[in-house]
Amino acid sequence: MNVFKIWVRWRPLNPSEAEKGEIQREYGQHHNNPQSCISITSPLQAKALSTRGKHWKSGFSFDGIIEYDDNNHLVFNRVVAPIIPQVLEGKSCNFFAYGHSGSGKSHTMIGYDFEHANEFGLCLAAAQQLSAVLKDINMEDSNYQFGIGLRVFELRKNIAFDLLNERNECFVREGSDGRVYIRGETEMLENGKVRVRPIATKACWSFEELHQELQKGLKHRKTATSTMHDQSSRTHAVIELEIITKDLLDARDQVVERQSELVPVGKHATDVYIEEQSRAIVQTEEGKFVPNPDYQVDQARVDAAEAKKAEFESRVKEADEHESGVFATTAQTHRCIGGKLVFVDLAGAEFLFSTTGSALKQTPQEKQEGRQINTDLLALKEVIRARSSKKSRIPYRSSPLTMVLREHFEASTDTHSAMILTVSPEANQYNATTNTLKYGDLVGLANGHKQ
Ligand SMILES: Nc1ncnc2c1ncn2[C@@H]1O[C@H](COP(=O)(O)OP(=O)(O)OP(=O)(O)O)[C@@H](O)[C@H]1O
Repeated sequence: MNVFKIWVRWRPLNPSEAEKGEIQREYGQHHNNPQSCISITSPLQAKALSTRGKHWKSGFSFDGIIEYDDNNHLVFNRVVAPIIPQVLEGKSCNFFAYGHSGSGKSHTMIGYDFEHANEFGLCLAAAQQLSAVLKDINMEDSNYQFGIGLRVFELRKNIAFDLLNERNECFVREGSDGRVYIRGETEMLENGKVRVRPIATKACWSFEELHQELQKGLKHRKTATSTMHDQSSRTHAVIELEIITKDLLDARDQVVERQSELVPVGKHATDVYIEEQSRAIVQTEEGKFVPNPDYQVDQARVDAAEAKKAEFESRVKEADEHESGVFATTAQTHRCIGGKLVFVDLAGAEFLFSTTGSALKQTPQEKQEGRQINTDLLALKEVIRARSSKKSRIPYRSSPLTMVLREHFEASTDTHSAMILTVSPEANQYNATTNTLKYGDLVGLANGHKQ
């Protein structure tokens, strides 16, 4: 039972926008249908000719509407708090903020006020609530120490910038096991080991620690401006909170360590095999490859290298099994282990639709990034729609964003997730606001909501 809820959040007009007029909006409900429809009309005094007197009406797609004077605490209580019990059962829940640049995505998801709990972004408010519950569990059972594993990264194309590790570049890749990994550059270590670190997880054992780590990480968000808007709207920011224990993190580190040891041994085995095979073949004057009469493959050497590789592979397997064992043992008494909340502050939706219909002034690099963002946002819509309509094939591989989110989507098949559409009531933003609502309307209608 996956229910993907669609919320609309209006942001307040700022003083300089007030004179431009406000989009008029009405909400409707259908008997027997908990969802609302929205109709919006641009006022006649709107300055932009292209928006004057326009009107648009949605289907019954929206699960809730959050008004411009509602604070972040209210959003948390309505959208995230009802889902926390599922996370404490070890489930995964995902939240997305979708909207144009400046419409309030970061205000909602991450927040700008780290002092006043009423204005904490959703991720911080959720961390606060989870931390309070975990503190109680830790006091009741001293055999375990539960905390929150925090991961924060920005995704641009297939590169994830690790905000908890100095904006280190990590790459999104699909492994031979079909799983998607986000890993940093290959590091050559002194003893011939090769390490490929996964994206950093900061273990936070108290809310105060998490609060500090998140703030430190967010300082690494790019803030330089482009010709169009802040860089922040050109990347997807992903914040993951996972319920962990120290034993679980140690077990995961062991897996990375064992994998690092396997890399040079595996490479050596491949090198030995290629060397032996190439010595055993010679090229004739006519250019044909034939067996070398003067060389016999040293099969014992090949077998020894393969045996060593198999030994190191089995060490990786053991470490993997140990990790699964730690998880399973903990879950027997505390089902919360592995519970996850994922918050995604999506890149600005203006890349998907031009707000005025006119060509945007962009550098070639921005155009290329814009195309990638379009691909990501369309792919996300298709993934949510395919899941809602229970399609057998979900197009996760259509974009790096959906590849990264795949594990979270797959872990949340029986939980609630939500998208918050952030919209501006400013008359001149009418086209942008309509486009955001249209996107949400399509997702909501695919959820089985009525037209
Ligand atoms: N609901 C709200 N209440 C009060 N202020 C808001 C609200 N929504 C947005 N704002 C303010 O509007 C400004 C723009 O919001 P924000 O940075 O969250 O937009 P954004 O959609 O994340 O933009 P970008 O995609 O460019 O990063 C900020 O100063 C923010 O504090």
